[in-house]
Amino acid sequence: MITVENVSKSFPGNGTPVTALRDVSLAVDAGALYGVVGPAGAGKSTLARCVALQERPDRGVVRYDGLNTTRLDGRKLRDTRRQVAVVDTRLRDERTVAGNVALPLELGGVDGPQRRNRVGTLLDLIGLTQRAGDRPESLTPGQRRRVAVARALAAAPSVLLADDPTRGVDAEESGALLTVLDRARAELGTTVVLTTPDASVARRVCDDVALLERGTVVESGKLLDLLVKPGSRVAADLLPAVETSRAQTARYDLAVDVVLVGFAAVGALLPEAAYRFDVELATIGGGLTRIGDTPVARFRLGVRGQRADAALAWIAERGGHVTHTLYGLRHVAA
Ligand SMILES: Nc1ncnc2c1ncn2[C@@H]1O[C@H](COP(=O)(O)OP(=O)(O)OP(=O)(O)O)[C@@H](O)[C@H]1O
Repeated sequence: MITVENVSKSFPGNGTPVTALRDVSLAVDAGALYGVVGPAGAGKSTLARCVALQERPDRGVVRYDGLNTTRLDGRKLRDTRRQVAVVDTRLRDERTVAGNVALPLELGGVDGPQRRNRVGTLLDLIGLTQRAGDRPESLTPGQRRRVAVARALAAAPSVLLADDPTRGVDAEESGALLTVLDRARAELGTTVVLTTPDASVARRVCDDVALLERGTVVESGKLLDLLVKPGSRVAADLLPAVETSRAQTARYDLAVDVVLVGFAAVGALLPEAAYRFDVELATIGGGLTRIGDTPVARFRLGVRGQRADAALAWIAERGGHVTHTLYGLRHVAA
C-alpha cells in the first residue's frame, strides 16, 4: 500500500514560487488501479514523481507499506525505488520490440529461458507476440506505448506508474492500452497508478480515483462510491448528463436525480414503483453508462401523484441513490 500524507511541493517560479501540490493525501491499496484525474497544471506529474520517489516533497510523507520514504537515501532509497516502475515512452529504435521489453532484464542479469519466458509473457499481455522481431518504428503510437508498459513491467515491480498513458494515442488504441494496464493488475497483481486529464480514462479502468485541482485533492475514494455521493464532481464528469428544462420538470410534483449502480433490472424497478404507489413516474433525463464492467444509470425522474415521496423512498430502499432533488411537494406547496 502507498500512502501520500499531507504532501506539499513548490518550485521556484519567476519571482514567486509555484505551488504544484498543496497538502495532498491519498491511499493506494495494493493491487488497485488508481487514477489521478485533473486538468493541465493540476500537479499530476509532480504527484507521480513524488510517488515514484523521483522528487522529494517539501512537506509531508510518502509511505510504502508503512515505510516513510522521505528519510531514505543511498542504497535504501534505490532499493525502494525498484519497487516502482515508471512507464518511459521513449523506446530504443535500434532494438526489436522484444529487445526493448528485455532491456531491464538484461540490465538485471536475468538471462536464458527465464528472460525469454518473461518477455514472452509480457508480449502476450500486450497483444504483440506477432511483432516481437519488429522495430518499434513500424508500430502505431498505441502499440509503442504498450511496448513501453511491457518494458516497465519486465522487472516485476510491485507498482506501475503511468503518467498520462493515453496522451497522443487515439481513442481506439487508448482502449487497448487501458486493457493492458487492467491486465497487469489482474494477471500480474501489479498496483497501477495512472494520471490523466481525461475522466473517461478513469471511467474505463480505475477502481479508485483522486480528483486533483490546482494542487489540491478535491475528491477521492472508490469510484463507485463517489458516483452515488450527492454533489460529487466525479459523478458530474462521468455520468450521463441530466439537463432538463424547467418546463420538462414543472409538470411533476417531484423531480430528482437517481443513480443506480450495477442494477440489471433498472427497466423493471421504475414501472414497479409507479404501479405500487399509483404514481406517474417518468425518466426525463440522463441515461445508462458503464463504469469498468459495472452498468450505472443516472436518471432524472419526474414523479406525480399523492404518494410520490413514498415511491422514491421505495426506489432508494432498493439501492437507488437520490443525489439531487430539484424540487419536491413541500417546495411546490410553499
Ligand atoms: N520542475 C519544475 N519547475 C518549475 N515548475 C514546475 C516544475 N514541475 C512542475 N511545475 C509547475 O507545477 C505545476 C503543476 O505541474 P504538473 O506538471 O505537476 O501538472 P500536471 O497536472 O501534470 O499538468 P499536465 O497535465 O499539463 O502535465 C505547474 O504550474 C507547473 O508549471
